[in-house]
Amino acid sequence: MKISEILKNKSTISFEVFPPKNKEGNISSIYSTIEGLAKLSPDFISVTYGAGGSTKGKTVEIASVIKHEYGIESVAHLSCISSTKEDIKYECERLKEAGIDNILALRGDYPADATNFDPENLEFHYASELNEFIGEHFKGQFCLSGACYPETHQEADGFKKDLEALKKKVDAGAEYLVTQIFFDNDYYYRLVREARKIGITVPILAGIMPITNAKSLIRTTKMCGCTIPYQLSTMIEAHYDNPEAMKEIGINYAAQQIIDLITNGVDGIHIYTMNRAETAQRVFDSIPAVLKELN
Ligand SMILES: NC(=O)C1=CN([C@@H]2O[C@H](COP(=O)(O)OP(=O)(O)OC[C@H]3O[C@@H](n4cnc5c(N)ncnc54)[C@H](O)[C@@H]3O)[C@@H](O)[C@H]2O)C=CC1
Ligand SMILES: Nc1nc(=O)c2c([nH]1)NC[C@@H]1CN(c3ccc(C(=O)N[C@@H](CCC(=O)O)C(=O)O)cc3)CN21
Repeated sequence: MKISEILKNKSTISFEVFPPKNKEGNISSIYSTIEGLAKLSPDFISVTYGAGGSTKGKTVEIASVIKHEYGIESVAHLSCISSTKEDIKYECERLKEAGIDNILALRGDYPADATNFDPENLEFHYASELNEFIGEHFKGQFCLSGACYPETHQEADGFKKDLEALKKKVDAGAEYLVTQIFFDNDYYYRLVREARKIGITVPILAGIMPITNAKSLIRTTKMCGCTIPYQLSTMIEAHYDNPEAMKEIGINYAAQQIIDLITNGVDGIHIYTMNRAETAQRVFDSIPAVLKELN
């Protein structure tokens, strides 16, 4: 089922997982993650794209397991920055064969290992081009979605330019959007407000990451280009050496963000789980009645 159909009737709760990273390309650890997440009855689970290395190709397999073995709708991420048009055609054919209806169409990060990467000769430059290409070659077969940036994408020339690029992405076929990680809900409200003003009408799901340790938080915020509010940073500094306290802070902070977002009529909550089902479970256990009000 297309996520756009689900979003016509309700606000969604969804999770994101990634293909487990190991040299053997063994995905068995994902089963316990999915089992834990399934208990929380999400509307869908998305699976990130392994552009290279041992996780390449695992996205389709995991999205297929989520859909066919667990009966939960799934979304496959697809990034295009290192791909040729033939690669994308092949990936889409595989997704179709596996019965996957939903694609999060991304440009993707520049590869860390640039050996086979020639920035002068790319077949895709932006996610909007990927949407156009899939729309042209697989017309109506997938529900496409895209990423958006409450704090502005790092490479963009300001918030306004980034928003104009977002409009292009939606006009090229993205039927809903998922935000980059943010820790200050005001950035999300600004994005929604300004997007609506320029005619972006599609649902905008809020991407929330419950932090679990300080070191990975710092790496992740660098990668994602999001800021850490003063109040959160003081809590992290004070409890840096206490892993259990860090987890409690992360879980409570995410729960507070979600309560505020639901209070203000959010279109959906998308949790970046980092494959930690227990963390998502703890967030949900702390606000069951509020979560029921999302609809
Ligand atoms: N859930 C996920 O996996 C998420 C991944 N990301 C990552 O964020 C990065 C960017 O990906 P996308 O958002 O898909 O890229 P994008 O192609 O939409 O945007 C990339 C940059 O190009 C600009 N831009 C976009 N379209 C343009 C156009 N038509 N003309 C001129 N400028 C344009 C944007 O302002 C932005 O600075 C990737 O690294 C992606 O993997 C971001 C959020 C969520
Ligand atoms: N630029 C960008 N690229 C992405 O791949 C991406 C985003 N942004 N934003 C949304 C999600 C979040 N993603 C992430 C976030 C963190 C890590 C990561 O590996 N972080 C830590 C460890 C996290 C942990 O296990 O707690 C690290 O060590 O860097 C990976 C993908 C993938 N997505």
